[in-house]
Amino acid sequence: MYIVQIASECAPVIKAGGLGDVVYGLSRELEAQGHCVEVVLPKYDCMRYDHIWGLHSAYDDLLVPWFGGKVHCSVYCGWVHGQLCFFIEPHSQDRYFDRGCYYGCNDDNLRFAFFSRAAMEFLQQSNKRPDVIHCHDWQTGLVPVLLYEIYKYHGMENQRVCYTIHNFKHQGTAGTEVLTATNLNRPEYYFDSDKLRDNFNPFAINLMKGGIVYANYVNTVSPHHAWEARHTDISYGLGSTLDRYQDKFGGILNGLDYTFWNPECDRYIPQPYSKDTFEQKRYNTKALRERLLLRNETKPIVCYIGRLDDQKGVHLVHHAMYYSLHRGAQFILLGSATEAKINDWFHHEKNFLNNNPDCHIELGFNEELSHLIYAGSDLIIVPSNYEPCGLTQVISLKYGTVPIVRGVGGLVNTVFDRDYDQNHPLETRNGYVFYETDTNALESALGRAFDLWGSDRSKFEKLAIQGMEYDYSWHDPAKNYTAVYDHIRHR
Ligand SMILES: Nc1ncnc2c1ncn2[C@@H]1O[C@H](COP(=O)(O)OP(=O)(O)O[C@H]2O[C@H](CO)[C@@H](O)[C@H](O)[C@H]2O)[C@@H](O)[C@H]1O
Repeated sequence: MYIVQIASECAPVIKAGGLGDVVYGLSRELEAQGHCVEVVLPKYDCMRYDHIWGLHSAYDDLLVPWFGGKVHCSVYCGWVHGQLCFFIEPHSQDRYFDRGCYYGCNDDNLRFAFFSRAAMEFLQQSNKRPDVIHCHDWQTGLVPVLLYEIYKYHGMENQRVCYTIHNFKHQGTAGTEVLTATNLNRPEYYFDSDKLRDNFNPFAINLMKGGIVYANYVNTVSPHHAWEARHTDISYGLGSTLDRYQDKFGGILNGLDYTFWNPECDRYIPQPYSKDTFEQKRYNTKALRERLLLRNETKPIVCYIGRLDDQKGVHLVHHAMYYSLHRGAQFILLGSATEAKINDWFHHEKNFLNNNPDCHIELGFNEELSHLIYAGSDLIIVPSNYEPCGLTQVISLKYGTVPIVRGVGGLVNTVFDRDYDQNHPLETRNGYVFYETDTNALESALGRAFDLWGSDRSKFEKLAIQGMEYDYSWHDPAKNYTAVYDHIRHR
């Protein structure tokens, strides 16, 4: 099969979070299973050019219809760790992708509406006719709309779209200017509640809703979150739309790229190890302590890696830090906040705990350091308010770092409580789970982990090794996606 992914991220060249990991990992596995995959991305000024091989101009005359005129674009192509990617660079005064950031601009709606239109125009003009176009999140929600309202009539009548939602919170609500800009026009048509009209605001269109209505198949990134999206308020107003399209909606659990996330061959950690050489992990713990100037004592290291925002349960992250120190453990936090209030809060904590030899707070995005933290820590906390899938717990399992998670979304599908899980025998349980959002709930789960660590180290290590035995690679999820692609191709 020939698959084109259209996305706003692809790790490691463009990565703001888990979306980038998924686009890269899924593409590589689909290729390994014999399919042809290409990825179309914006050419941001701030992406990691050092991760692209052989970047060269591939198509120089792309004219993209925009606000009644045309924007001239160049398309570059290169290999990101073996994956063929195309990067679209517009030449216009708007400088949509020369902003020194991926997201967070006032005109993000227009930036990614432009990207969606440019990506479709690129496929059409360069005669690319994939069997399936796979697009992701609100940024590319317009892709199936453009396909079925415009490009279908210009030689793309056989293409089909799979649309994956990684986070329902950000939906891309916009005014009529997006319709005018993309030449979809006809607000009276698109502002219908069966089309793009936002379910809350009748004066706005919703790009994610457009993706759901027009795509041939829609999924979120775990079975449990697919259930939550339809039956709780976690889909931020899109529940009724998902209900309406329930026949084409499902949940496919993310995989993890084990060529990149693997303690046996991780280039960013000083000492490789596997479940059979688990004792070698402690050399990475030592290196981690040295790098972050933590005192070298026999204490468990608890870590948190991820965005610092409401989704991730920041108040519990904060509490876990002090509770761990109180219980005689060490704590490492690697995270970044986009919200000023949360950013200030953690900067304050960083200053306050600066001289504490048992705690390190690293604010910012640091891919290399994250690998060493996964490898060197004993425990990781993931106390999310909601979590469509979650990759940090899956990465930590592979690195023999025991996860303590809140039982929501994909965390439910991947972590099984050592003491209470009823569906898995003791020898296949892999972490600790709590359900409520209060600090007592977190303490009860983290406390049980500390108790086991303190009372019986060999049982604790056995639990960590049981986690390493899980296979959360892309092998099975990619098969699930190809089954979906096959299904929509033959409709
Ligand atoms: N400061 C930092 N420095 C270095 N690395 C950092 C970092 N902060 C985060 N990361 C890395 O970014 C990734 C984050 O993965 P998550 O699953 O938490 O994704 P996120 O919530 O962004 O994405 C959404 O999409 C993904 C993919 O579908 C879903 O798993 C998830 O539930 C959903 O919210 C991990 O690889 C992590 O190591």
